[in-house]
Parts: sequence; C-alpha cells; structure tokens
Amino acid sequence: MSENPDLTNERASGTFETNAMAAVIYGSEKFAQRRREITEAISKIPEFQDSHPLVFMSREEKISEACRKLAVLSNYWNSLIDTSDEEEALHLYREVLGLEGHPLALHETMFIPSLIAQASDEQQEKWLGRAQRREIIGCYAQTEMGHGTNLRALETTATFDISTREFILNSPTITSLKWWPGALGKSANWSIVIANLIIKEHNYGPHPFMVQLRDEKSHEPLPGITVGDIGPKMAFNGADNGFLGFKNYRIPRENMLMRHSKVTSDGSYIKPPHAKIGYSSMVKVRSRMAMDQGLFLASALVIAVRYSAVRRQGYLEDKSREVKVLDYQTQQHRLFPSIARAYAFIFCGFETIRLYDQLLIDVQNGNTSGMADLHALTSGLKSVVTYQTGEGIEQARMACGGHGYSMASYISEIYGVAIGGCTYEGENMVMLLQLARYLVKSIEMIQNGKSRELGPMVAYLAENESEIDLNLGPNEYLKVFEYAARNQTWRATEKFQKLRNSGMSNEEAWNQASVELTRASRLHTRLYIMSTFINHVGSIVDQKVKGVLIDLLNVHVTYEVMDIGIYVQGLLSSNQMDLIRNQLYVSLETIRPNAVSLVDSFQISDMQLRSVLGRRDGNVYENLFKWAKSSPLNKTDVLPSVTQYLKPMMEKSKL
Ligand SMILES: CCCCCCCCCCCCCCCCCCCC(=O)SCCNC(=O)CCNC(=O)[C@H](O)C(C)(C)COP(=O)(O)OP(=O)(O)OC[C@H]1O[C@@H](n2cnc3c(N)ncnc32)[C@H](O)[C@@H]1OP(=O)(O)O
Ligand SMILES: Cc1cc2nc3c(=O)[nH]c(=O)nc-3n(C[C@H](O)[C@H](O)[C@H](O)COP(=O)(O)OP(=O)(O)OC[C@H]3O[C@@H](n4cnc5c(N)ncnc54)[C@H](O)[C@@H]3O)c2cc1C
Repeated sequence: MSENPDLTNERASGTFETNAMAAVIYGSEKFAQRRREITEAISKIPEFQDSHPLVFMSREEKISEACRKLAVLSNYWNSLIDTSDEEEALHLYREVLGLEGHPLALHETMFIPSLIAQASDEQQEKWLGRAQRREIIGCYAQTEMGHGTNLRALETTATFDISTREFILNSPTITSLKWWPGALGKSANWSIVIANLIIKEHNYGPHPFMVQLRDEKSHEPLPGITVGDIGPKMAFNGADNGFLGFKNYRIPRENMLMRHSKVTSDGSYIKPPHAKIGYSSMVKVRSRMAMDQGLFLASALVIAVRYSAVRRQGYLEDKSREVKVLDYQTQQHRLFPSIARAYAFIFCGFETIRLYDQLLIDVQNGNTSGMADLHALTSGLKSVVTYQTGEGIEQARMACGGHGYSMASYISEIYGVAIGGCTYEGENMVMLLQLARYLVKSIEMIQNGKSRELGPMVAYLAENESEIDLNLGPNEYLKVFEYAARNQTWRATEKFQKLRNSGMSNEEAWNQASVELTRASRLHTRLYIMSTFINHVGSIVDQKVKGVLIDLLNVHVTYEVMDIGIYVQGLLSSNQMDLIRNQLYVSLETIRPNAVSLVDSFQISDMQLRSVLGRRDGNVYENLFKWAKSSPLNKTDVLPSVTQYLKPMMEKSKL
C-alpha cells in the first residue's frame, strides 16, 4: 500500500535532510548510518518479528517471546553489530526486544557495569567474559521489600566466617527480602547482591557480592535461596522482577567485589577511596536515563505527530475539507515543546554518558574527585527528565484522542515503562534532594567567600542579575533561567538556614525546607538542559539542520520561560511576558512545516514503535480495523461468557 498523501506532503514541506538531522541527534553520521544498517538487517530476519501483537499477549507469553528472540539474537549478535559498541548494542536490543523488558536488560545495564566498576582484575578475569558472552545471566539485587531509598537501612547481611573464609548471607526478616530486581524472578542464575558486610560483629554497611542463585545446569534455585517473581506491574511486564531470600547461604570470600573495598583472609577490612564508590552502578544507569527517556518521549511523539498529520477533524477557513488536527494551535502547543524537550534530553544524555565514561577512567586511576559533581548532576537530571517525559507522553496520548487510549496506539505502554523511571534508580523527590544538598553547599561556599572554588555548573549562583533583552535570543532566556534558579536556590537555602538557626535540628530544618529545595533543584536542572541544548545547536555545521534546530530551540526557550513564570516575576515585566508568549506562538507556526520531518529524524522503526497510529506510511484506518479484528476476542462471534452467563440472565429476565 502506498504512503498516505498527507504524510507525503508533510515530508515534502520539510526544509532539511532527515539523515543529516539523525546524525546530529545520534552524535555522528557514522552511528546514525549504523543504526539504519542494523534496522535494515533486522527487518530481513523473520524470526525477529513479534509472533503476534505483544499487547494481546499474557505475561508468560511476553516473557517467552522475549526469550525466543534473545535465543535467535545470540545467532546473529556478532554479524549485526560491533559488540564492543554499547550504543549499537542498545539499538539492537531496542529494535528486537522493544521496551517491555526482557531477561537480559539488567544483565547489560547493571550486572556487567557493576562487574566492570566494582570487581578486581582477578574477579573480572573470572566472571566478566562469561557475563559478556552470556554464559551466565545476572541481575542487580539491592532493593528490599522494606527499603529501596535508604540504603543504610538494608537488612540483608553477609557475615564473614573467619574459620572457613566465607561470607554467610542471611535475610533475617520478611522486609529484608530483595524485592524488585529485574530478571531475578525467573531468568538470572547469578546476581550482584548488596548486603551489609559484617566482620567480628562490626557492620561496615552495604557492599556488593557476586552470588550464584541457580544451578547452571538445571536452573533450579540452590539450597538456601528462596527466589521468585513479584507479579504483574503497571508496565514492563516482559521483565521478571523478582524476590530473593537467603538462609545461611555461604559464598567464598573471593565473591565480595573487591576493586575498592577489600576483606583479607584474616578478616581485616580495607576501606574504599570514597565512601559512596559502591553506588557507581546506580550513577551509570542514571547517566543513561536522559538518553533513554528522551527516546521514550521521542517514540510517543513520532506516533502523535504522524497521526495528527493524517487525522482530519473540523474546519478552519477552508470549509471544503476538514483540517489536519496538527494545524490547530492547541495541538502544536501540546506537542512541539515536547519535541524540543526530546531533542534536548538526548543531547544531555550523550553528555552525561560521556561524563560517566570519563569518571570511570578517573576512578580506576584513583581519582574520585568528580564523583560528587556527577552524582548531583545525574540525580537532578534523571528526576526532571523522567517527570517531563511522563508529562509529554501523556499529552501525546491525549493528542491522539480516542485512538490514543487504544493499545493500538501503544502510547500507554510507552508511558507505563517510561514513568517507572520516576521511581527506579532513586525516587525522584529523593534524588532532587540529593542535588539540593550540593546546591546548598555551593551557596554556603559563596557565603564563606569561596565563590572562586565553585564548579562551572554552579558558578552562576554567585553572579548578580543583569538587564534582560529578550530580542537577543536564546542566551538571554538562559539568563532568565539563571535568575530563577539562583533566586530559588538562595531562598530555599536561606529558609533552611533560618530554621536551623532558630534551634531546629538539621534534619527537621531540612525537611521543612524540602519542597522549596526540590524546586531549586528542578530549576537548576532545567537550566542545565537549556544550556546544553543551546551549546549543542551552536556547534552544528549543517546550516539547514542548524536553522531548524534554532527554530526548535526558540520553541524550547520561550515555552520553558513561560512555564516558570512564577519564578521570574521580579525580573520580567508583564509586557516582557506577553512578548515571550507571542514569540512562542510564532515559533510554533515556524516549526509546523518541519514537524513530521523532526520526528521522522529520530528514525525509530515501525517494528520498534509497534503503533498502528504511528506507522511511517500513515495508513492508519485500514490497519486499525485489521488490528481490532486480530483481537483474541474476535476469534469467535459468540463468546463462552455470553452463552454461560449473559444468555441465561437475559432468558431469565424474559420470564
Ligand atoms: C552492551 C550494552 C547493551 C546494553 C543493553 C541494555 C538493554 C536494556 C534496555 C532496557 C532498559 C531497562 C531499563 C530498566 C532499568 C531499571 C533499572 C532499575 C534498577 C534499580 O532501580 S537499582 C536500585 C536503585 N536504587 C537507588 O537508586 C537507591 C536510591 N538511594 C540512594 O542512592 C542513596 O541511598 C541516597 C538516597 C543517595 C542516600 O544515601 P546515603 O548513603 O544514605 O547517603 P547520604 O544521604 O547520607 O549522603 C551522604 C553523601 O554521599 C553522597 N552520595 C550519595 N550517593 C552518591 C553517589 N552515587 N556518588 C557520590 N556521592 C554520593 C551524598 O551526596 C552525600 O554527600 P554530602 O557531601 O552531601 O554529605
Ligand atoms: C520498574 C522497576 C525496576 C526496578 N529494578 C530494580 C532492580 O533491578 N534492582 C533493584 O535493586 N531495585 C530495583 N527497583 C527498585 C527501585 O530502585 C526502588 O523502588 C526505588 O529506588 C525507590 O525506593 P522505594 O521503593 O524504597 O521507595 P520509598 O523510599 O519507599 O518511596 C516512597 C515515598 O517516600 C518518599 N521518601 C522516601 N525517602 C525520603 C526522604 N529521605 N525524603 C523525602 N521523601 C522520601 C519518596 O519520595 C516516595 O514519595 C526497581 C523498581 C522499579 C519500579
């Protein structure tokens, strides 16, 4: 079937090459090209296709389907990608497995990275190759039923038995059961387990241990291990998140991951170079989240924007034909700022992934000085990005009207998976408060006359306000954001200090200032996102691509400043606010002809999107009907439930 002419026309109105834009989005022409090649190669392998639509499958079927594809993938892995390239691997996983989770997701995202960051050279020699070759499947078991946030209260223990030189693992209570780890339930046979290290009755706090859970031949749980699946979730049901308990389960001393902290055979403890070095796997995942969430948001927008260009409803001036709903200003206001955010998140993602990779090298060389900065940055970024991604996806769903609510759109599944990011890798409020600690410390440095020692990301906190001339473009908007973030950070810090100085405990003062503190963290992070977007656009060479991204940046800066209006009342007059509002409306119109090309540029395949509404060819209606007919409920005209219950009920009512 040929492409829907409405989409053909939209594509013809684009002012730039989508391949050139993809090169900017994905950081290089080479990688953008590799993505296309991988997608093309996968499309020719029939076993990678869903055996039937995932949305009609039960959990068991979803997990089985994911395992089937992983088994097929193992035959093609080396021929499809450069296995040393994490981004290529991720693209392959996304294309083949989609986003509903699978037994190797945590193996790749946390188990292997933990071995790389936490295992000594000898331990890597023993386990890393096996993990990378997928001879074993691992997970990351930290969260317990009773505690996920407050790691100092974890209850699982690893007690050193000096006589046998083993650790004895125990789960002393119900609440100490590990709860949530992905792939733990049914798939993983090994795990990195975070447990309190106890030597001679002294608790040294949470440490990582390499623990075998299941027999490598029979896959049966080993004696002393209780393990299983925690049941269905809001989404992500292709993953078997699990529970895990230990009863006097012994592992050799050499199974504590000992790159940083160490326990010698005589039970001596050697401290790590930084107290939080064991938290690196979390920082690794957080540093990826802006990219991953940006792609979730992008997926929902591809669907909503393409659909809005083929959906016609109502009239504007021309009464001879209904308009594309994408021509309504409200629809543009709903979708275009999110397109800008998706671009910005991906640009930030590349930046934080690079920063993590650098930090990993620094830490391996004994330099831990960058840990606090990256922890603060990624804590704020994961919180803001996951929240705004959730908002954007939900708006995309509503922008598709009734069909958006159908699983045929697939947006609800994208939403369910993405929104999990607000919780996993540190609950958002908690992580905003982690960043707030860093911001408060920065203010205290300024108060103590140490402004010069501030890092580049917080230097603006020490600056004075300057006049704003909004006609001058994005950098002026950045100043508006700096003003808002600076003002809020000072206000929140002063509130905290005042409460503390009034005699309140540090903890209570912090608690009573915490809403204001989280607001400061959000503004600081949104400033970082805007500034990264501006810098990125500034570095683009292709003039056509740059021109469109400047238009998109204008959508971003005007929308973001309008969105934080309450924080800039002291800086901007109501005339200036009106000016910005009008600039936003103008920029929505400017971007309109490029809307479809901007989402096409994400180059997310139909196979990955799984959306009838978001099909690249725009042939929505005939495929919607086909999809509905394939619903299992339509296998027969008369359901057994009708025969069994409704008919007798109706017959009875006739009497
Ligand atoms: C080839 C590769 C292919 C890859 C393919 C992959 C395909 C799959 C794709 C599918 C995607 C799948 C996505 C799903 C993934 C889901 C993963 C979810 C996993 C998890 O959720 S794991 C569990 C995560 N848990 C958490 O995040 C817990 C949150 N809590 C904490 O982090 C800490 O407890 C907290 C809140 C930071 C507090 O810690 P605490 O020890 O109590 O510390 P204090 O509050 O007292 O702070 C002390 C001091 O330490 C500083 N600090 C804290 N953390 C860090 C850190 N990480 N680094 C540096 N510094 C840190 C903190 O700032 C304080 O400093 P001060 O100077 O202020 O004292
Ligand atoms: C899809 C998914 C996958 C996961 N995968 C894994 C995995 O592979 N491995 C693993 O170990 N874990 C995993 N988890 C667990 C996850 O990391 C935790 O659920 C998360 O860190 C939040 O912790 P919690 O559940 O204890 O929340 P809680 O801390 O109980 O949060 C409840 C509420 O309390 C508030 N709160 C808590 N502490 C504070 C505070 N100090 N100040 C202010 N407010 C506070 C929170 O903001 C929140 O509103 C996963 C979770 C999900 C949803």
